[in-house]
This record gives sequence, structure tokens and C-alpha cells, in this order.
Amino acid sequence: MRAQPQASHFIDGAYIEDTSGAPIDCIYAADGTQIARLHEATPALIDKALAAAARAQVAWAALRPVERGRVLHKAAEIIRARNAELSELETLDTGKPLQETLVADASSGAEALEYFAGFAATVTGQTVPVGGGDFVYTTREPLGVCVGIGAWNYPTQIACWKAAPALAFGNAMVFKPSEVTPLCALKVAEILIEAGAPAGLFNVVQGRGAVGASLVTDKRVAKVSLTGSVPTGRKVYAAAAEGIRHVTMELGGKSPLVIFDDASVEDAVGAAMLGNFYSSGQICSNGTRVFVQKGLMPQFLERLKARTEAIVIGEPLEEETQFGPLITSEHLEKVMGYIELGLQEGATLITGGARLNRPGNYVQPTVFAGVTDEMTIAREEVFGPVMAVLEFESEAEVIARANATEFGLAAGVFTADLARAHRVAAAFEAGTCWINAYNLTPVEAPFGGSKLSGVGRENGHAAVEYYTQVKSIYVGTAPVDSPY
Ligand SMILES: NC(=O)c1ccc[n+]([C@@H]2O[C@H](COP(=O)([O-])OP(=O)(O)OC[C@H]3O[C@@H](n4cnc5c(N)ncnc54)[C@H](O)[C@@H]3O)[C@@H](O)[C@H]2O)c1
Ligand SMILES: O=CCc1c[nH]cn1
Repeated sequence: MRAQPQASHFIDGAYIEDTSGAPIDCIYAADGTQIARLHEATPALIDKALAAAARAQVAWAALRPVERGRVLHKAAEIIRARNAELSELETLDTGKPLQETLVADASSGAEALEYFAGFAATVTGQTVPVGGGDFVYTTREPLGVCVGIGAWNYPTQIACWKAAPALAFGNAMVFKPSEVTPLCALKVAEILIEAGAPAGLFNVVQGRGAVGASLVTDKRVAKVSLTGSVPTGRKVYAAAAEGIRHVTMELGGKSPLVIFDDASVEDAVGAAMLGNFYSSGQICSNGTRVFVQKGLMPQFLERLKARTEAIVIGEPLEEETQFGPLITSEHLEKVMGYIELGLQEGATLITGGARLNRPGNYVQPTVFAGVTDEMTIAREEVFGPVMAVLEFESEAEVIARANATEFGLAAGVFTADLARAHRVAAAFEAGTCWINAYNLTPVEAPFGGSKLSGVGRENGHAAVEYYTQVKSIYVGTAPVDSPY
């Protein structure tokens, strides 16, 4: 099988197999062939991973931050040197075109490692005078063993966005990739060891929801960071609450992209396409509700249709392919169900809407216009290449409609009027917003959602809040004033 790893799990510095765990078959989304067979982690392996992490964390946290940073820097260097091989694996794991994975996945992981490598040694506390010569100083301490649980759309990026801050700040991690894309995180674990990380610091265990659930409730675990859907987020957040564990929840969205009629049409069309068709639409922050001001609508739709129909759909490993399959045949059925609902509920199909007559889970990039706020495709996360275009007239109206959703992951605005751009961005109820850009997620910027889309932030300075805890130390300098 073309992507079979050495073994299913990476625990305590080495690959390890136990075929008594239920099988996980990896299917290449572009042609339906099996590329690997892995096995779920047994309770004994889960225990081994958590014990290794707990042991490794103590010595790792005692290192100077600059020493921890050195290991992460080295890992980033190795990832960059092996980008071609890692990108090909990402493509096999997910079906995303190589054109994307060569620039967006392993390299994004490397950036996270570089960023947090440099950040580690800058983390300091405060000195707080409290009167009478006494003072309090604070330190930021690691949380301990962190559990990372990943979604399937960005397996390398998700593993690195969680591992990099966790390790930089002195924690250890047990990571469970999505059972749909189990391959890439193993490479991250292998590379960290090659870079000099101690055995046990970053472990990968495979499995479905039950394996994730057993990690979340283990007494050795201090923090859980999940990237996944809102329904899973509810379960994981509740389970973590039982043990009063720290959490980061990176969940789903139904984000608005608002285009005023003074915007550059080409830029707005380009952003709407990026925010709906990149990774075949399987990106959490996608701007799937595209609000276009009435005056611009005809021109916008004309250019959108022409440019969408020119997208090169094909075999993901071929260089010219811009658009690949959906992750699984089950997900293809789900996305086709939403397209069917769009038609039934009266939206106008501008382009796409059909599956491709070839092996693999291919559906055309699809655009619906005439979408109203009540339609299912305007309310629910499709997580596929289905753009809903809605018309609006005024700024006040579009802000109210953009915010009328239970999600709050992201939002974008296109306009030539910068005062309006800032006003609209300030009014968005979303954790991550863009002005005259969409879906750019540099590691320097905090990323995450509000409302049902999540709790906490990944990346940027904000990440230190989610992978450390503050300790206050009061220093008395005078005789103790006791009434007893
Ligand atoms: N906000 C973000 O940063 C972000 C990024 C990528 C994807 N997502 C979201 O992820 C979803 C798509 O990914 P998915 O289908 O893999 O999501 P999912 O919720 O089905 O699964 C996510 C992960 O949770 C695990 N899991 C399932 N049940 C569990 C339980 N009870 N306890 C512990 N772990 C459990 C799964 O095995 C998987 O590893 C979309 O909603 C998308 O928007 C969010
Ligand atoms: O899928 C969600 C996270 C993300 C956004 N852009 C790239 N990755």
C-alpha cells in the first residue's frame, strides 16, 4: 500500500503497532484505492502514551526556554527540507491538490514551530508592588500533559498548530489525529525526535471518537485542544469540564463575506472563490455566505461564473490540478444532499452542482445565487465547495444578517471605503475578520471563534494564555501582622 507507515502509533519516541486495535483503512479520496491500514490504539497503548508524556514533560519544562526553542527550530528546518515528501503525503491523506499542499500545509506547520520557538524565551512574568515594601511576582507555568484532537482537513497544520505552542511553553502532548487522515501527524512526531525532542514529549495515538474520549477524561491530562465540529466540541468540552481541564475549542462556522459595490470585482470574486473552493471548500473559516450589494450583483455573478468554470479539476498529484475530491464518499453524499436542498428550497444554480463522472469523491465547485437567509445552505455548515450568494442593500441590513447565526468563527468585508471597512469589521460577531482579504491565517495572528465556533485562540501572542497558567508569588518584607 502506497502510504503505509512503519506502524500506527508513535509513542515514547518510537513507532509502535498493536493489530488488536480495530482497523482504520486509509482511502485515497481521488480514486478510492486503499493506501494504508492502521489500527486504533488499545487502552494499554493510550496508557503508555500518557505515561510517557507525563514523564517527559517534567524534564522538558525544566529546560531553559531557549533550549526548547532550539529543538522546535530544528524540527521546522527538517520539515522545510522534506516539504515535497510531506506535501505528497498530505495529498494522499486528504486528497487536496499538491499545488495547495506544497505551500499551505507542512510549511504552515514549520512556521508555527519557528514562531513558537522564538516566542518561548520571551515569556516572562510581572512584578506587582502591593504596599509596605511587599510585592508579588508572577510566573507562567506549563499546564502539564495536553491532549490534541484533530479534524481531517489540515492534518499536518493542526498537529503543528497545537504541538508548537504546547511544547514551546513546556508542556507535553498526546495527539489523536482524525481517523480519516491518520498519516501526517506521525511524520510530525518522527521529525520532532530527529530534531532532538525527548522521547515521550509528543506522542500520536490513532483512533475514532472513543479513543479521543478516553484521552479527554484521563486524570493525567491538564488540557484538551480540539479542532472539530460543534457537536463533537459540545461532548469534549463537557467531558473536559468534569475534570476542570483547560480547553481550546476550534469548531465549525458559517462565515459571512460582505462585498460592497465599491469593491474591486476581481479581488472580491477571487476572495470568494478562495473562501469557498480552496481545499474543495473544506476549511472551517470559509466565507460560505457571500453577501453582495445589489448594484454589483450582475457583474459579480458574471465574473464568478466565468472564473469558477475555469478551475482545473483533476488528479491531486498532478501539478496543474487546482481542485480535488472531497475527503470521503460519505462526505460527498452529505454535500450532494445540501446541493439538493439548495435546489429544492428555490436557490438559483449559477454553476456546478453535479458530481464528476470519474472515480473518487468529486463534486463540481458550485455557486447558488438568490439565496435567502432561511435556506438550509445559508444556515448550516456544508464543509464543501458550495457558495451561497445573497443580495443586500444597506450596511445596517447586512451587518444584522451577517451576525444572525449561531456560529462566529470568521467574517470578511470588501470595500474601497476604509472607514466603512473598519466599522463593519468592528460590528462582526466573529473571532477572525478580514478587510479586503480572506482566509489568510499567518501564524503571527490569533485564530479562533466566538459563539458556537469555539473557545480560545491558536497562534499569535494569544496562544500563551491557552498553554500556560499564571502563578502569583507574594513576597513579604515586614514582620507578620497577625491578630492572634
Ligand atoms: N475552527 C477551526 O480551527 C477548525 C479547523 C478545521 C476544522 N474545523 C471543523 O471540523 C469539522 C470537520 O472535521 P471532522 O469531521 O473531523 O470533525 P469531528 O467533530 O467529526 O471530529 C473531530 C475529531 O474529534 C474526534 N472525536 C469525535 N468524537 C469525539 C469524542 N466524543 N471525544 C473526543 N474526540 C472525539 C474525531 O475522532 C476527530 O479526531 C468542521 O465542523 C470544521 O469546521 C474547525
Ligand atoms: O480549517 C480551518 C483552519 C484554517 C483556515 N485556513 C487554513 N486553515
